[in-house]
Amino acid sequence: MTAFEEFGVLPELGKATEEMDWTLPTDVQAEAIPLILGGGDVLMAAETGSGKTGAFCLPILQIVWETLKDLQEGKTSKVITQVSSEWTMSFFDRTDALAVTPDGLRCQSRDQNGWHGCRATKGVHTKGAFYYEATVTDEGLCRVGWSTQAVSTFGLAIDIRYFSRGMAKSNAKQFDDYGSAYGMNDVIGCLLNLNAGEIRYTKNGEDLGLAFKLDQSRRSDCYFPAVPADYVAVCQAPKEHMRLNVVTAVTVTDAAPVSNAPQAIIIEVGLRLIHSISQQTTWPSVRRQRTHETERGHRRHSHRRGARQQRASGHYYRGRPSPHTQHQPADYVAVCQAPKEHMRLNVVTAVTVTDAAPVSNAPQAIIIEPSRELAEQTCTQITKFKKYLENPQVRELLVVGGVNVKDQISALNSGVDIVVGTPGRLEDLISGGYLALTHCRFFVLDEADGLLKAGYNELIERLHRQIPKITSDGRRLQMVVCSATLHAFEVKKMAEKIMHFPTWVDLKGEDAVPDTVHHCVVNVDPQQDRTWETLRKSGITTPETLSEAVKILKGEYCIRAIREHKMDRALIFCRTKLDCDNLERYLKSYGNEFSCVCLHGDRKPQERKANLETFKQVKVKFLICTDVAARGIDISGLPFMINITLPDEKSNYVHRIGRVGRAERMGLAISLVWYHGEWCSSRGKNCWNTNLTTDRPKGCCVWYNEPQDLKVPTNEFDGKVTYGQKRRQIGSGYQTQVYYLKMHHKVSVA
Ligand SMILES: Nc1ncnc2c1ncn2[C@@H]1O[C@H](COP(=O)(O)OP(=O)(O)OP(=O)(O)O)[C@@H](O)[C@H]1O
Repeated sequence: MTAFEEFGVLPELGKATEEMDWTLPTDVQAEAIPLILGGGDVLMAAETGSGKTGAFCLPILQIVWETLKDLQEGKTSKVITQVSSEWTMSFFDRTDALAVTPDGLRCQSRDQNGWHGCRATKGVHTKGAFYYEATVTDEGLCRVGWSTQAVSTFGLAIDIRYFSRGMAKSNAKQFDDYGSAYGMNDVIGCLLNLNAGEIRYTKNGEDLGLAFKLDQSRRSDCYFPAVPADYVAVCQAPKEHMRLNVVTAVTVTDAAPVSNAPQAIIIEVGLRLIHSISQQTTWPSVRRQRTHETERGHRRHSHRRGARQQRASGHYYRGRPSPHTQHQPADYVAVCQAPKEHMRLNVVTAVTVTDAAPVSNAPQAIIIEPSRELAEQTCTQITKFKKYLENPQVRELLVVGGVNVKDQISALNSGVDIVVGTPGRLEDLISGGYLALTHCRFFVLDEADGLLKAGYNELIERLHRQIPKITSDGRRLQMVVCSATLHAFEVKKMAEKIMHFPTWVDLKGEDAVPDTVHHCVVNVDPQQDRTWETLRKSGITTPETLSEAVKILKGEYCIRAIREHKMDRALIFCRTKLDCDNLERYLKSYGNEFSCVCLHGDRKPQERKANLETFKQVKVKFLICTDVAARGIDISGLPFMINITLPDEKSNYVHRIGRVGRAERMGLAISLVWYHGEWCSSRGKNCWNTNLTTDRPKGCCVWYNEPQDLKVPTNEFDGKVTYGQKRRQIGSGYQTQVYYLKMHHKVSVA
C-alpha cells in the first residue's frame, strides 16, 4: 500500500504518485485530501511549494473517476430536478445554508449566524402591479420582499424585516422604521407596482403604506419574490393549492422570547406565498417544532392587534381580512398570474438538471487559475496523476486565452470531465453556451487571493450562482480555495459569502515563507557606489537622476550576484514589462554568458509558452519576468531568484521567493533594494519623487545607512547548503535567514 492510499487515495492514483517519487504526502496533502474526499469545502493556506496542487487534484480526480465509474455500472443515485415552469423557491438561486426540498416548496436555514435567502424561480418586470402574500407561521426573525437578480446577497434585497420591537424596512443595508410588529400567523403582503414605481406591504390586509419608491433606473429591473432571511427557512406549499408556504426550523439555542440576537431565535418562522387567490383553500396547519409561553403571549397579542388593524383598514381589500386567508389588494395581480410578457425566468433557476448522465460539455470540475502557465501546469499534473485510472477515462481540458477557441469548443463537445482554465476564456465559453455548469461538483479557485485582487470576484460569484448547489446525483457542490497567501480580507469575505461551512487547512498561519529559502537584501546606494557614472552609456542623454542611476546599478549588481554565486539558473523578477525587456537586452549584451528569455504580458502566448519551456529544459540560464510568473510556477530544483525591484504587493514577495526552496530543496532569494522614505504616502508604490529627503522641496528618497559592522553569517551555510538541492542535516540555530549585503563590494552569503 502506498503512503497516499493510507489517506484514502485510490491505488491507481497512489501508484502514479509513487512513480513521481512522491513517497509521502506533504502536510497539506495529508490534511486536505481526506477532507475533500469527505465532501467538504476547504480553504487551503500553506506555504509555497508545499504541494497544494496535488492536495486538491488527487481527491478531485478520484471523485470524478468514481462518479464516471458509477454511471458506467448503472449505479445512478437520486436525481434532483426542478421544473422551472412553476413558481417555487429556486434550488439554485439561494445561499448555501438555505436548503430547498426537491419539490422547491420548502426550504430551511441551517445557520444561525448568517444571512441566508432565496429567490423565486420567476420574477416580474416592466409593467403591472403584482403581489404575493406570506404567512408567518411561527415566531422568529423573518424578512420578505422583492429582490433583483443583480443583488448578490439576499440581505440587500428590498424587504421588510421583523425585529422584536417592531418592523423595519431595509434596502441596501439601511434599516428604517416601518409598519408594526408581526409574528405568528400574520399575513404579509408584498406589493410591487411597476407602473408607479412603488413597493408597499400589507399586514393581515392592512396597508402599511409606501415602503420604497423605485428609482427610474430601477424600474426596468426584474423583481423576484424573495426571502432575504436571517433565520428564515422553509418554504412549503401543497402544489394543488398553487401556493408556497415558508416555514423555518431553526435550532433553538435559547428559549428567550423573540429577539434579533442569534441565541434567541425562535423556531419556525413561516411564510406563505400565495400564487393564486382564485384557488382559495384552507391552509394546512403548519407543524410546530417547539412552543414557548412567552412566544404564545406574543402571538396572541399580535393576532389581536392584527385583527383590529384589519378591521380599521378593511376598505383596502376585496377579500375578508384574516390571518388565515388571502387578501387581494385592489388593482394588483398575484405574481403567478403575471402575463407572460411581464414574467421572466430566474436565470439561475433555469439550470435544470434532469439527468445524472454526463453531458459532453458539462465538466464535473472547474479549476480556475490566475495565469495561463499555471493553468497548463495544473492540467499537466492531472494528466500525470490519472495515468493508471482507466475505464472510464477521465478527460481533462486546458481552457486558456491565446489558443484557438474553436479547438477548445470541439474538445468540449467531444466530452470533458475536468476543466482547468483562466477566468477570461472560461467566461467566454460559459457565456457563449459552449461550456455548461450543470454537472459541476467541484469549483476550485487556485491562488484565490490573486484572482480576487485581479478583480475577478464578480465573475467568481456569477459563476458560483449558476452552478447547481446540489449535484445531479444528490451531492453538494464542493469548493476548494487555496493559496500561500490566503488570509487576505477579500478571500475571507468571499468564503463567508459563497462557501459552505469550509474547513481551514492552515498549516503555518498568515503569509508564511518556507524555511528552505534564504533571503538576501542588497542595498543599492547610488551615492555610495558611484560606478554608475562610468557605466552610463553615452546614449543616455536625459538629465541624470537617481532613478536612472539605480536602474543602471541594479543591472550591474544583478550580474555581480550571478557571478558571485555562479548561478547557472535563476528567475529574475522586474516590476514592469519594459524593465524586463531592458534587462534582457542588458544581459544579452554580454554574449552567451547570461543567456536569457523573457516572460511577461506583452509577449505572445506561444512565445511565453516556448520561453518557459526553454528555461525549464535548462536551454537558457535566466528567465526574466514580471509578476505574471510570481504565482504557482513550479520549476524543479530552481536554486536562485533575484528581485530587481521588490513587488508592489506584499503577498507577491511570498509568491515570488516561493519559486525557489520548493519541495524541501534549498533556495536563495536576493532582493535589490533602493530604500524609500517612510513619509512617502504610497511607501514608494508608483512614486517617482526621486529627490532626496534632504532636498527642498522634500523628496521621497533616503540614503539607507547599512550597519557598518554588517556581518554575513557563515556558520550555518558554509559548505552545508547547496541551493537547488535538498537540505542536509544542518543542526540548530538555523534561524537567521535574512541578510543585508553591500552589493558594491560583493554578493555572498558564504
Ligand atoms: N508528496 C510529495 N512528495 C514529493 N514532492 C511533492 C509532493 N507533493 C508535491 N511535490 C512537489 O513539490 C513541488 C511543489 O508543489 P506544488 O506546485 O503543488 O506547490 P504549491 O503548494 O502549489 O506551491 P505554490 O504556492 O507556489 O503554488 C512540485 O514540484 C511537486 O511535484
